[in-house]
Amino acid sequence: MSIATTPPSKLLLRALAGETLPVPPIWMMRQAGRYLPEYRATRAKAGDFLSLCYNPELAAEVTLQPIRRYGFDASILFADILLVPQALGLDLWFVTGEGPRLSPIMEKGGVAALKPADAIHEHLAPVYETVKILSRELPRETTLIGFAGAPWTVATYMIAGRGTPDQGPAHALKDENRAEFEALIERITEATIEYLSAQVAAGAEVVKLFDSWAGSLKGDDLDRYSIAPMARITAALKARHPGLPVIAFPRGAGTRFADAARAIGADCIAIDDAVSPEWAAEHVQPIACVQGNLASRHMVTGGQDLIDETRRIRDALSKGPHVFNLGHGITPDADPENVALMIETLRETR
Ligand SMILES: Cc1c2[nH]c(c1CCC(=O)O)Cc1[nH]c(c(CCC(=O)O)c1C)Cc1[nH]c(c(CCC(=O)O)c1C)Cc1[nH]c(c(C)c1CCC(=O)O)C2
Repeated sequence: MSIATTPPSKLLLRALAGETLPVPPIWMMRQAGRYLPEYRATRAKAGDFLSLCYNPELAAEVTLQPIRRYGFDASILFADILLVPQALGLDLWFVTGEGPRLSPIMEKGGVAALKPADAIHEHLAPVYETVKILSRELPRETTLIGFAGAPWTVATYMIAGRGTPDQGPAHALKDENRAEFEALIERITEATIEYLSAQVAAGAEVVKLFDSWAGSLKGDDLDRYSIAPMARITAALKARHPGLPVIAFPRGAGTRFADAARAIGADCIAIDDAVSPEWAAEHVQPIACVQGNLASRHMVTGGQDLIDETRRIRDALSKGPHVFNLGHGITPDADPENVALMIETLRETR
C-alpha cells in the first residue's frame, strides 16, 4: 500500500519545494525588530534584549507582531545566533548602542573548556518553548522558520568577543593555530545540528543558516569553513528530518553564491544585495530557490525607487522558485509604511 503524499500548501513551502509561483512568498530578515513600535514596547517590558530572547511568551509575542501587522508568509523565530556560544559556556551580554560582547574563547581556556554539543539543550530550552508556542499560535498559512548562525560567523564572535569589521581575530586564529580553529568550527557544527534538530522537533518547519561574514573568507577558506560546515549541517538535519527544507545565507559570497548553491545541498540560497537579481536568476535559480534581495535602505527611503526595485527583483526572478526578502536585516530607522508599500507592490498582480 502506498502512502499518499500531499504537496505542501503553504506558499513558502511550495517555493522551497521548487515551485514557481505567480507572487513570491514574502518575509523579511529582522521583521520583528526595533522599527516596530510594538516591538519596542514588548522589549521594554522584557527589560533587555537577552531577557526577551529567553522569555518564551514575550519572544513568541514579538515574533507574531509583524505577522499580525503585515500578513507575511513566513515567521522567523525570535532569538539570536549568539545564544549557542552562551549555551556552550561563554558569557554573553549586549552593550546598548554598540552590540554583543562575549568572553573571548582563548581567554576562557579554548575549545577544551567548552561544553559538549549535546549539553546545550538545558540552556536553550526556553527557545524550544517559544517554537512550541508559535507552532500553536501562528495562522495556518504562515510557515515557521527556525535558525542558527553558521559555524564561521558564530566562531568570529566567539574568537573576538564582539563584532569586528574584518573578522581579523578569527582570521588570525585560523592562520596561527589551525587545529584550535578547526576544533572550534567542529564544536559549533555539532552544536548547531543539535540545536536546529531540537527546533524542528518543537515545530519549526524550515531552518535557515546565517553565515553573515562568509564574504571575508576567500578561495579554499570559503569552501572549507563556510560551505562545508553548512553542507554537513544540512545533510545531518535532512537525515534526521526527511524532507526538511533548508535555507542557507552565505552573505557576501558574490559570484560564489552559485558554488554555494551546488555544494551546500540547501533548498534555497539567500542572496544579499551585492549581486543582481538577473545574475541570480541565471546562475543560482537553476540550482536552488533564491531568496532576496531588496537593499534594506529602501525600507528607510521608500517612494518610487522602492516600488521600481521591488518590481525589478520580482520580475527578474519570476521564472523560477523565489522567496522575496531583503538582502540583509531591516534597520531600526526603517519606516513601517514602506514595508506595507513593498508588500502591496508585490501582491499587486494577485
Ligand atoms: C550577526 C548576527 C547576530 N544575530 C543574528 C545575526 C546574523 C544575521 C545578520 O547578519 O543580521 C541573527 C538574528 N538576530 C535576530 C534574529 C531574529 C529573527 C529575525 O527577525 O530575523 C536573527 C535571525 C534578532 C536580533 N538580534 C539583535 C536585535 C536588536 C536587539 C535589540 O532589540 O536591541 C534583534 C532584533 C541584536 C544583535 N544580534 C547580533 C548583533 C550583531 C546584534 C546587534 C546589532 C543590532 O543592534 O542590530 C548578532
